[in-house]
Amino acid sequence: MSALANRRFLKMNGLGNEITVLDLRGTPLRVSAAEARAIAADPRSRFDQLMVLHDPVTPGTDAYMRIYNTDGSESGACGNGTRCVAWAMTADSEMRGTKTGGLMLETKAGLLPVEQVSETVFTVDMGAPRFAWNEIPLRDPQPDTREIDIVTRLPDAPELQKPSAVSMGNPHVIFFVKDAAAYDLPRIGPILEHDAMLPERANISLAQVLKPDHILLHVWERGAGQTRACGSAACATLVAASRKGLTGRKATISLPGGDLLIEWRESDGHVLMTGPTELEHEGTFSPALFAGAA
Ligand SMILES: N[C@@H](CCC[C@H](N)C(=O)O)C(=O)O
Repeated sequence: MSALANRRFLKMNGLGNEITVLDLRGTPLRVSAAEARAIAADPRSRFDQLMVLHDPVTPGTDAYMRIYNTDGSESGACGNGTRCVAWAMTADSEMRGTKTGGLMLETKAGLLPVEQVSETVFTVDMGAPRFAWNEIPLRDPQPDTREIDIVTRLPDAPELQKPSAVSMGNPHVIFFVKDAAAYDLPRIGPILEHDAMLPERANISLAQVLKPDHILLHVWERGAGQTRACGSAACATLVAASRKGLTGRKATISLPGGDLLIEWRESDGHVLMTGPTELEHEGTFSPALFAGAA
C-alpha cells in the first residue's frame, strides 16, 4: 500500500488553475510520478499542479515545495500553486504555523518570498526572469530571446513564429497575437509544447496586448494542458511584452479564470504576482487510488 494512502489533502484553485496541496513536512515521504498521476486521475483530488510541502532545506525558509504536473512531470515554478500553499500555511487548521508576517518558500528553482494582501489574496515574489537561451533552455543558441526560432510550422497559423522565450524557473514561450482566443489551443498547444527547439518542453502562451497595462492571455501548460490560469506564464508574458516595448513594467493579465496583477520591479528585476486563492474542499486519499502506482 502507498504511504500516501489516507493522507489529507486540500483541493484549491488559483483563478481556476486547479491545485491540490499535500503536506509531507515531518515525514521522509516523497511522491513518485506514478502516484502524482494517480492523484490527478481522481476527480476529488484532480489537479493541474500538485504542490507537495517538504521540510525546509535552506535555513530561514518555511517549506520546500515540489511541484507536479498532471502527467507526473515536475516543474520549478507554479505561481498560482504558491499562493494556494501560502493560504494553507496561513489559514488551514492543520498546515498553519505560529509565524506571523510573510512566508519564505523554496523550490528547485529558488526562493519565493510571499506576502499576504488580504484573507485570500497573496503577492509572490517570483524572482528574476532569465533570458539566456541555455537557461530557458533552448536547443540552439539564440542571439536575442525576445524573438527565437522555432521549428514548428502550422499551415493554418503561419503567423505563429518568432515567439519570445523566458524562464521564470520554468520554461515559457510567448506568441504575441492579434486575437488570443482565436486559436484551437488543445490542438496546437501539444505541437508547440514539443517543438524540437525546446529540450525540456515549454509552457505555451498566446498573448494579446489590449493596452500598455493590460494583456489577454491563453495558456497551454507543459504537462497539464490548457488551464484557466497560469501564474508563471502571466509573469513571463509581462516581462516579454515589456522587453519588446509593448507594455510598461506593470500590467493586469486577464486569463480565462480571472485577473492577475504583475509587476516587473525596476529596483531588483524581480517579478511580483498578486492574485486570489480559493479552498474548494479537503479530503484524504483512498488507498485504492494508488493500486498499481509505484
Ligand atoms: N500553473 C502554474 C505553472 C505550472 C508549471 C508548468 N505546467 C510547468 O511545467 O512548468 C503557474 O501558475 O505558474
